[in-house]
Amino acid sequence: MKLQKMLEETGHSAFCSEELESVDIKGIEANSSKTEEGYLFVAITGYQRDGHDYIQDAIDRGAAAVIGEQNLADLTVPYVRVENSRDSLANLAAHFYDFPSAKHIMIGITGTNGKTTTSFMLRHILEYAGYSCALFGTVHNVINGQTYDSKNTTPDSLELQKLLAKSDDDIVIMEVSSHGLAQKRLEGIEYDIGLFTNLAHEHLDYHHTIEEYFEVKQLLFSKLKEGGQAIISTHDEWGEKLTDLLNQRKIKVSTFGKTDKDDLIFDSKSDVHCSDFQVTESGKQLHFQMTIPGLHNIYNASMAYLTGRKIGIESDRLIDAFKSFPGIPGRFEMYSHPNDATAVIDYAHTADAFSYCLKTARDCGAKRIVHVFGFRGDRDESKRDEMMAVSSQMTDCTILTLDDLNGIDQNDMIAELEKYREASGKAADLIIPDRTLAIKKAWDMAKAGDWILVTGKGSEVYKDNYELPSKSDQETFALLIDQNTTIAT
Ligand SMILES: CC(=O)N[C@H]1[C@@H](OP(=O)(O)OP(=O)(O)OC[C@H]2O[C@@H](n3ccc(=O)[nH]c3=O)[C@H](O)[C@@H]2O)O[C@H](CO)[C@@H](O)[C@@H]1O[C@H](C)C(=O)N[C@@H](C)C(=O)N[C@H](CCC(=O)O)C(=O)O
Ligand SMILES: Nc1ncnc2c1ncn2[C@@H]1O[C@H](COP(=O)(O)OP(=O)(O)OP(=O)(O)O)[C@@H](O)[C@H]1O
Repeated sequence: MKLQKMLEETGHSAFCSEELESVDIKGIEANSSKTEEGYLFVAITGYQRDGHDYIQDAIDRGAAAVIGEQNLADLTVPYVRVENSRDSLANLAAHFYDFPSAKHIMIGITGTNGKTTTSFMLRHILEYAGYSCALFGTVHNVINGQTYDSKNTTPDSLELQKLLAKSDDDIVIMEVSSHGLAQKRLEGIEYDIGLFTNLAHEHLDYHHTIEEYFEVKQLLFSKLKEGGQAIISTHDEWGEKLTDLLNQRKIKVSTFGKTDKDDLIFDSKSDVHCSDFQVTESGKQLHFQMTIPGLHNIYNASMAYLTGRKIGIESDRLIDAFKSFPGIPGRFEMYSHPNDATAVIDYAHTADAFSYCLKTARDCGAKRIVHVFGFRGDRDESKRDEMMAVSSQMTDCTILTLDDLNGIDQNDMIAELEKYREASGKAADLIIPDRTLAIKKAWDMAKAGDWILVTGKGSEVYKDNYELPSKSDQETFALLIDQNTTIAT
């Protein structure tokens, strides 16, 4: 593909020059080590490394031209200097792969919590109604029914466009992270429907203030197609604020909330502790039977339902679909404990998510709650006070343990855990640094009616090694269940 034409058609006309006229591009890369003969190499100024330092490597591997942000001369191949390499990369990739997002119904889901859950629910109910769906998110990506590992919640623009080009699916459901929006991974994509679940304290190491975080999240809605629609949960002030903003911009908004102004109204009196709930749509009461518990999952299901309705699926069919929802890996994943206790693995890693999960356990009848969690290294430290406060208030015993260290010294993290245990002042609280032993302790303590909640990792594999031969919280539970079975037989 002619580089000159690609530049002209992606708003880069100002950068065209005679020397580019003959350049034919066979592929695009932002990683020098993957660059092949005839490729365009785009140098990204990263957080760890600077792609400009790898330009010579890319040329040595056959790059036919280079794009970057620095003022560089004397390269042996044509060089185009742009304002923002990530932005240019995304737009050029969309062009190179022939704007694949335009060939699907595109649904983007943003918000602090509930993106993965809502996307899994949505995929299930849409497939039940006969649509094929691609899925992009934290757990994995699914294209044409085939599952691919996911490195980021929102893949980088190049991978995203490549995968979109592969997809023959009718609908693409995509989790849209604030990092993805801030890093321009989604440029060149337009959405038919955008969802906003909620906003809570998270990622303030990256976005600095909650207001800045909100500003980035709402960028999804500037990517709606002409006539595109927004679906917003107004259960928090940020959902209300976003609704006002989009109304001012004359974007069509449907809301899920608690008041008569909302399109789907949640009847908060309905029985939320197990899995049945009621909502009202256009004056009609609808009764849902869910397969997973929790008020947060009622919110997620309602958002997925509203989306299904916007696509034009009958209400009864959608409600029916929820009855066979198989759940989500690592999200309120429940296990039976041999002592008639219940054990749960959940991905909660914000104070807000803690409170929803712990309340669900209490509402489901937990006599005693033992909560095992840690703080992730090299991630927002400012949320730790609130996480500890919620755990202390809502549980009978908190066992502080390690989560991924991400390069942080283990002893420093243990000292941090000590600080939080002292501040909580609860005699029952413990620190057991080895995550597998912490889970085992909770397991061994459990009596009839108790609930053990292990949060933070969900279905992710451990990045560090622990005492028990296990690679994830799921495997640790499997080992403990196995150990009980072996002792019993
Ligand atoms: C902090 C952050 O967001 N980093 C993201 C960023 O990487 P980076 O800019 O740090 O990359 P870098 O390592 O400095 O490299 C810079 C450039 O040099 C190039 N390079 C490097 C080495 C070499 O030999 N040759 C070469 O060309 C690299 O290919 C790259 O283009 O751009 C990459 C490509 O898009 C992302 O994969 C990467 O996500 C990292 C892995 C990450 O962990 N990000 C997290 C914080 C994140 O994005 N999370 C959100 C979800 C958050 C949530 O809601 O929970 C997500 O969407 O996943
Ligand atoms: N609607 C919700 N409101 C508040 N908390 C929720 C909601 N849905 C899920 N949670 C909690 O947040 C955790 C993460 O949920 P989920 O994976 O669906 O969200 P996410 O937005 O994809 O998260 P991440 O961006 O961290 O991958 C769940 O395990 C649960 O504890």
